[in-house]
Amino acid sequence: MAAKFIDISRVDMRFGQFHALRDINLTVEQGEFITLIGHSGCGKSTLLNLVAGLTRPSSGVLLCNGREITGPAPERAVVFQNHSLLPWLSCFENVYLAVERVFGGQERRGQLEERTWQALELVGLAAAGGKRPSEISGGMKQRVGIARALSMEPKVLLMDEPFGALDALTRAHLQDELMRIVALTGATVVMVTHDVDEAVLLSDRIVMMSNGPAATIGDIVHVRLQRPRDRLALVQDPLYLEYRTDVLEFLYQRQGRPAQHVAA
Ligand SMILES: Nc1ncnc2c1ncn2[C@@H]1O[C@H](COP(=O)(O)OP(=O)(O)OP(=O)(O)O)[C@@H](O)[C@H]1O
Repeated sequence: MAAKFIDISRVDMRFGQFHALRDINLTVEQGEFITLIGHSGCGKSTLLNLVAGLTRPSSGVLLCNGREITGPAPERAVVFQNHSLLPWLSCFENVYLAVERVFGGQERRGQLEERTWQALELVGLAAAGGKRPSEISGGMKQRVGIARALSMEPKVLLMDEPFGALDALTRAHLQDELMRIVALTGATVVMVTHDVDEAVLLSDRIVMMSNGPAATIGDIVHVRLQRPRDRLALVQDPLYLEYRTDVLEFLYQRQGRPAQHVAA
């Protein structure tokens, strides 16, 4: 049986009087790709931030690889929607900074640089290493953010709407690239998305959250589509359409709310 990498047990999250998350129970296996989907404000980012260790739960326990999550760590690298690159550094330097923080204690500069180039190569950006963030496109910035996260050799990649700010074509391209990288590295991924097609295309399981306050996991869809997945072939696949319908029904019938923030 695959190892449990993340184990979330009876987690509740309150912000003062506001009860954001209630009784969250979820395990993620090694190499699994999980997406969190739900209406705006239901607590997807809150849950991801708990796994990242950026916040602590009001009650309940989160484990990563058998150890309690008590703060951020390179084993759980985060990619945010707005890349968060340092504008005064080159793409190379932005990635190098993370590599140095994680491996600087035990490796020499040459090895650290090698790791940095490898991460940039993985996302197809080795040629842009010398450029500043202001000199590259939004999609490229997101790829640098992904390279930076992967360069830390995380056990889990946590992504909060990483492609949310990109146009549809760039988004599709990066989804394909992410699938390739995940296949290559065997990474475990937890990703927040509003996009139903993105969720079905990428996921092994789609975790669907109920509306807040006191949101919880409403249902989980197991996506049993073969990998590698091809977006063009999938739109004709009845199973793909079935999964898509399952998620849409959950969002609009069982958790009915106007279609303001979920892209279908
Ligand atoms: N630090 C905080 N203090 C108080 N309330 C908070 C805090 N962080 C989140 N919340 C509240 O918790 C709820 C869940 O927020 P969260 O950002 O996790 O939702 P989300 O599902 O990620 O939303 P979106 O899809 O719009 O990004 C919201 O009602 C939000 O206002």
